[in-house]
Amino acid sequence: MDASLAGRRISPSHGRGRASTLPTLSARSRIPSPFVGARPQIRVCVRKRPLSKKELLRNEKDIATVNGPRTILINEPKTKVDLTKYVEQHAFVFDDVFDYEANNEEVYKRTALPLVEYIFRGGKATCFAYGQTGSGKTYTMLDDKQGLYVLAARDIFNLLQRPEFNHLAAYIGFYEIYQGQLYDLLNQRKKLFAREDGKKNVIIAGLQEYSIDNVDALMQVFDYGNTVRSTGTTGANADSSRSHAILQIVLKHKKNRKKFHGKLSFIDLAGSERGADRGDADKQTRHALYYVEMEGAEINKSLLALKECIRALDQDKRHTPFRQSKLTQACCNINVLKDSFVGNSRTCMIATISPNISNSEHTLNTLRYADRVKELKSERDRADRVAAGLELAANELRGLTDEQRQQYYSEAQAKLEAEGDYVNYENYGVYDDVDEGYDDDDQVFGDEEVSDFFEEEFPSDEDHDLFGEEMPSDGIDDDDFISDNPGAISSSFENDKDSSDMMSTLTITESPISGRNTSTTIPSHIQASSSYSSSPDYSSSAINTSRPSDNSSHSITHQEMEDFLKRHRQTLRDVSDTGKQETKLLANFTLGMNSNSDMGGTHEITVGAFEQYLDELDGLLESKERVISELRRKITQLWRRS
Ligand SMILES: Nc1ncnc2c1ncn2[C@@H]1O[C@H](COP(=O)(O)OP(=O)(O)OP(=O)(O)O)[C@@H](O)[C@H]1O
Repeated sequence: MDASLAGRRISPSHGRGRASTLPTLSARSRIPSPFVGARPQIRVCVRKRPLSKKELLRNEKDIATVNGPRTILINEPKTKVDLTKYVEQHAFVFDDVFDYEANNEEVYKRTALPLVEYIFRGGKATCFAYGQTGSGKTYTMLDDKQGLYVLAARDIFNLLQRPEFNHLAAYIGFYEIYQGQLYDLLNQRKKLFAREDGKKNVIIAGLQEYSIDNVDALMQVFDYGNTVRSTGTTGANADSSRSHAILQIVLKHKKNRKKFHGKLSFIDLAGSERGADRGDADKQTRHALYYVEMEGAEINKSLLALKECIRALDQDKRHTPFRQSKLTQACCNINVLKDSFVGNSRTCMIATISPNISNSEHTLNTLRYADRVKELKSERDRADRVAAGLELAANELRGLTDEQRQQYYSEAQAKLEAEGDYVNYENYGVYDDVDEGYDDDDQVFGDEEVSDFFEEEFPSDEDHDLFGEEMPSDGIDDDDFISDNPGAISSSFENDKDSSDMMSTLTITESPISGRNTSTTIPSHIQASSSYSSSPDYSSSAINTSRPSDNSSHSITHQEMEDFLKRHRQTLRDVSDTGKQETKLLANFTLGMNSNSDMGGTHEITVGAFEQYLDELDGLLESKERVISELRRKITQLWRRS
């Protein structure tokens, strides 16, 4: 990108408003697959998060300006040798740039949605987030309410209900790569190994996969996995991911589970800067430092290898360097993600950035990394530069008089000519219209064979109803969860797998009213030992919840059951949130205590901190007790009603 184009007056950007610009899926010629054109295999997007409360309190400046749908400018504060301060502006162009106001739904439409379409056509796809700790990777990918995986799963489950996909089922696996080893997050962190099958598909041997057909069940499984994921506290993020987590949704034939149809993997990478800047919390003990250093080195190695893989993929190299690290070469020289990076696979990278001034260095590193991943052949590179020039110019030209425009145009041309990179803006019609970043020749899936279902059955995007009439208005609202239909919950037990871990499983059957069909099999160990159900024993509570001998529960209305289930879900969330805070509190105090003793601090300091810890813990336990008591009170009321 020609930085010279960037140093001009910049119009503020107010979100993207992309939803209404997406063409309808109903017409084959306009399906909005961004994975089109000359280089459809990989897309690199950037997402800027808002300033956090802490950053705002510190009066930190936002140094990242989104300038149009594809360009981001970073205003890096610098100091000259004579101590004068100045700002150096860096401009980057990507396939998509999302401003802080863009919500996950908008990001989803431009990143993961095309991948969902692609896997139903039999492809393999990967969506991953890369960025500094605290920049929003987990929020984007794996947030338990609106992460891209939830939005993708919502659409996948809806598509699976269509007659043309009735023969397929979705299987979920969730594992992490931690210090070079694979661990199954849905099976007590069992160590896993990767191998290749006869058809060169990568198999994660021993990975527990669960047949799931609705978002509620997926979130339950995911929450369980997340509780066992390796996280820690860094200076930048109190709930930082120490591992790369991979959630995969595999489409297989119902009648023959060995028959693979498509696969979508979501990767939440560990913070990209780990090893270089670990923040204060990590520095508190020598042990922790050593540990983090080792960990950081491993993470950086695997990120580097991942980048090389993507670049190789993008440059159509025959040989993709899969053998560099555990991320791309999990156990015994076989690549975990290989099948997402070869052949006709699709990959979308979302580089997440923090906009505050104190993170400018990390932000620039992330963007440079993303830029390198995106390194394209010269023609495309030039096209990007032209597009960037057009965007910047169009933004600048808005509101100018004709005379001022002409002046700007001449200056820009002179500058480009001087740099040997002449671009004739007039030929690109920059004055007429601002391109939203879509190629004119955006064709549905290029000239590939397209299944009929994508041709006509998708309603207009304006309705936010991409997948047809049965699509709930918001697939993750409480009201859409199947367990809101208590009349439909049965507790029949079945064996989904021959593993001993799966001896007892609970089947939740959908109510016909919900429009969802079939059944979902969630292993009982996940249900029983999830964070939700592992709350402390409150049996000493004054509330008596023992059930009266009378068993006339039929007098409880359907509405009451629904209300109770909603309340139960809310309680689970509250208890889970409190549990996370407890974990942080405990970790912080432990680290502080060790650090104090390492640094020769007095016992009084430790006691003071301990008292504060007790105080905070007491508050957390009290709030946990309160929400549980409320739920138990409700149970008692229901018993009395019956
Ligand atoms: N786009 C966004 N909008 C609002 N809040 C956000 C956004 N992105 C991130 N956040 C908030 O910023 C904080 C850090 O985000 P997150 O945990 O996703 O970072 P991360 O990149 O996954 O960090 P790590 O690598 O340490 O796990 C969280 O509190 C999250 O809710």
